[in-house]
Amino acid sequence: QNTTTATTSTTSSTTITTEDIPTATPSPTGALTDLLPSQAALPPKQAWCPSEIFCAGELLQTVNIAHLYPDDKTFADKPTTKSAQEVLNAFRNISSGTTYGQVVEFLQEDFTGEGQELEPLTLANLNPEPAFLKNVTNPVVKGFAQAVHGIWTQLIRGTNSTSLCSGSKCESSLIPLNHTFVVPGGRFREQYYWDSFWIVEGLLESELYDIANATLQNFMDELNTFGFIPNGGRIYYLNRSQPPLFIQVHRSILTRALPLAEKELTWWDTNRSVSVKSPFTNQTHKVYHYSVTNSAPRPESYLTDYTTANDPALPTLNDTAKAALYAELASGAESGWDYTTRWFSHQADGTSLRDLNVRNTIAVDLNSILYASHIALRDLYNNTNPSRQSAHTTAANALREAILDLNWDSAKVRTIASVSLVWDLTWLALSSPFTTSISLPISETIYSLPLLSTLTWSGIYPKEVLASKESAFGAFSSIHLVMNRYNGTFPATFIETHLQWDAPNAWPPHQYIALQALRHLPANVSSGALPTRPEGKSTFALLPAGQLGLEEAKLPGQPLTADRNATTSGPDADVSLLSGSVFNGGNASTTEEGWAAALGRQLANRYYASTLCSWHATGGSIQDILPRLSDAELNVTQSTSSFGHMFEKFSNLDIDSAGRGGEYVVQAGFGWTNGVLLWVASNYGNVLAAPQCPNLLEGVTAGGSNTKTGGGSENDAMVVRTPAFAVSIVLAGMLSLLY
Ligand SMILES: OC[C@H]1O[C@H](O[C@H]2O[C@H](CO)[C@@H](O)[C@H](O)[C@H]2O)[C@H](O)[C@@H](O)[C@@H]1O
Repeated sequence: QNTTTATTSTTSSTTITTEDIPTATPSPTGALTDLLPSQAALPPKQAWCPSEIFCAGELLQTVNIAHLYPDDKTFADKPTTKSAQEVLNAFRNISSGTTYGQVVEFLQEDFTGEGQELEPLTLANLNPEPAFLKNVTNPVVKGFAQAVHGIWTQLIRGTNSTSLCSGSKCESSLIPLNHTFVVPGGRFREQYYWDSFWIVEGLLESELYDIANATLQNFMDELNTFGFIPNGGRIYYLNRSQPPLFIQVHRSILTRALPLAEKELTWWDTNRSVSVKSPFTNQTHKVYHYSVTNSAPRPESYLTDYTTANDPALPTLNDTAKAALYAELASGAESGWDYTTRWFSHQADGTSLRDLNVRNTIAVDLNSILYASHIALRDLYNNTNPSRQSAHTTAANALREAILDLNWDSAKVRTIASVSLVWDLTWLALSSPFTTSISLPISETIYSLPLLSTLTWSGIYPKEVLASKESAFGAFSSIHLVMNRYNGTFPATFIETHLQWDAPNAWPPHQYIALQALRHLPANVSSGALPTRPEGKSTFALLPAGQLGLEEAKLPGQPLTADRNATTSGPDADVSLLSGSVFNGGNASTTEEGWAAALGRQLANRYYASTLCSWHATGGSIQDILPRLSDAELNVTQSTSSFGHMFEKFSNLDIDSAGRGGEYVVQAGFGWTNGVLLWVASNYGNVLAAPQCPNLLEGVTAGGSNTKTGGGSENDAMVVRTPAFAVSIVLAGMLSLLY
């Protein structure tokens, strides 16, 4: 990796330092004199993405086929050093009979470092002692919150006007923003839509009100310019949005935001609504789906998508089928859950991304968020505009009715994650957007507690949840199961796949949503102690029958040692259950604690433990409170030169490693992880305890390789440290450009 030279200047409120933005060096997979492999036909030009350099076209495909960078997004984020015309002319000179060497030379001559159009801004006005820290009692917990609060300084960005491509000087994929913003980190060099919801939650705790406001001002500028908020701040995201959470964070900037919030809802209504007929009630509902118009590989994941479509080991796809697949891949990205078994057509086996069925799926989370948006707008009008208030009330009621009809399983007290519009792949022949009513055979259900949580967080409480304490607990009982059965925090689903939004991955936004859902349960159903498991059984027995759609023995196993998992049933399956609480579940509050508060405390502590222990295991330390691990220990995670990673996702199987899987290596930084952590510290500070992190040296073999961690557990809740852990840490370290 090369590093750019540093330049520093100071403004009234910020010190601007443009340094340490590393640039990936091309690393060809073939000899420089070798010809590139032959290519499939080009996909059609995408009208929404006209750049001949960064959007689907000959140049992008050729550079990707050369596969010079491990991550497809690297090239898509590199500004040119010359005018677009000069770059295209240079490319035309090499484009027939191209060798790897020619592409390497072309990139070195005509492109600069990825992300150079952005500049890191160092905050000069960060309050080292924000008020929320007073809520945190334990010194280790407090010290960590303070350290994470300080990480904002490394994630603040502005558009670098000096190296911005203006006029015809050069070309870049960046959507320039007028205001400061916070990036997730690593390969995510630009502002992201739904990530920013949790980033703003954290910024508010950190009293960085101006940055929170600036983030939202950028979104409002985008709504003005594009009519919607793109997935992220690059032109290759201009055909899709992300879960629409803008309306939930804008209350402080009402005057400008209200008409723009209306504009955003209109965009979803015009572009993402579909009329469906319920197979249960025969009622026709207007609902929303993720559905992107796209018939080419995503530029930021070009080679990945191209390979999915052209994989010689799979049946050949014709152009129509390829176009449909590319639309599915982009729609999955719009959902924020890219990717998960939840989006698969369960007609097929659901093992390849070719089986995605996103556009035909009624996603309960999207519809719940839009319900909450209508409610928020209804309230925000505050009697100033009765006709808009009434329109939003009507829309919210209709959506609530649709969700409860289509996505709620009253018998098993669960949400139906995804309802398929059709069972087979006839969607290939359907036009988009759908205009007709389609009967809804119900797909196999994928249980996901984050989705039930989104439903109730959005303010929709099915009557079965509110019927009694027992039934409300039943709805959330899988949190109880996870706290007792696994060492880590709450996974997206219980289905283990290679996809990043499935088990074992546990995501910060989901922990926040589940905690919010528990906090907002009405007092009459959330009081009373946590139920105890029946004699001789595990906590699985407390779940409503059939709720997970999986037998107990099919749940992911919790590793105990290198070659042994915990038992799959019976009391011993609850490896983290201690007498009266769970391991790393925090301090029970001294006052009477209801079951929902107890689960909230445990989940908050487990999230805290996951972030703190993985940060500590990768070099994090707190002066005078938490010493840095020894080099021998850090060697186990190959972090001797790191200072602590905040990962984008975690594992539900242990508390000191990142998640895994997906189409890019796990990233560190990380915006929403830090945002949720600060929110948890502020809201659970009095019940958070210092976690007992596993001993990294336990289980290290004579040859230096690690086999397990654990330690600190009173009940043998030790976890295997898989080689994937070390690999992901190393790659994260390499790619996390901020650390
Ligand atoms: O480049 C692949 C995909 O990466 C993004 O998705 C993932 O990261 C985002 C930023 O943290 C997050 O919002 C999303 O939920 C993750 O799955 C991007 O958003 C995708 O559009 C992109 O194709």
